[in-house]
Amino acid sequence: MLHPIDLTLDAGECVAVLGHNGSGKSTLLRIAAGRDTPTTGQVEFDGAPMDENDPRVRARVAVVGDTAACYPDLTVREHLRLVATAHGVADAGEWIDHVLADRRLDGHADAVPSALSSGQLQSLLLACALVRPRDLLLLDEPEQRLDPDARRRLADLIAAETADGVGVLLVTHHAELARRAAGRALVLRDGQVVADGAPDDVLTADGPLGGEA
Ligand SMILES: Nc1ncnc2c1ncn2[C@@H]1O[C@H](COP(=O)(O)OP(=O)(O)OP(=O)(O)O)[C@@H](O)[C@H]1O
Repeated sequence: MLHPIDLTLDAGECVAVLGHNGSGKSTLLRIAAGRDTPTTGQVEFDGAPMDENDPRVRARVAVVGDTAACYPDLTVREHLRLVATAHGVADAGEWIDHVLADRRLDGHADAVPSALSSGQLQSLLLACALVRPRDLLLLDEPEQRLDPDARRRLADLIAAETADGVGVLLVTHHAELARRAAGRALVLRDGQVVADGAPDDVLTADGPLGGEA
């Protein structure tokens, strides 16, 4: 259960949400995405209620969830082409090449998901969000299964997103990623915000995450 949370995410801002297993991070992200309905209160996107089925929301909000959802018989490049085409991106070929290289997937462009490592699969999920237009990016533990280099590039990616004016809600277990990528960090415990502030102030050794921060 989540207690009431009042959170505004501005364009170009990254807010990180941290907390122990079961503290409510993914629940918050699903509610923010319009995927789950809160029992009280509401979520608005650009002044209107958030609804994941709303075409305006689908066109402008990219979600990278915590479960891999892929087509087993489509290659990496075909996934990206499919997403770009569905979102009306014309002549996406060069951009897809760029995203493939950026996520270190260029050597696996013709591989199907079952031939990827778990980290490469996670990179594919991220890549799918990058080949489509977006004003809001919702990330649920995007660092999962990524090696340290890929995690650093994830932080760079989020910085590039915010520099482009994209709002990013980042659910993460990785305090260093939050420090590098986010301007604000919330810590949840039992569905309640127990800390909220600049990552360097919140994610300290004597903060709510203790030695994990
Ligand atoms: N589909 C569901 N139905 C009922 N309860 C759920 C469901 N999903 C999560 N919960 C419960 O809601 C609480 C918050 O879960 P949530 O997945 O948001 O935590 P989390 O902070 O994202 O955890 P983790 O770090 O393990 O991913 C937990 O007590 C969990 O058992």
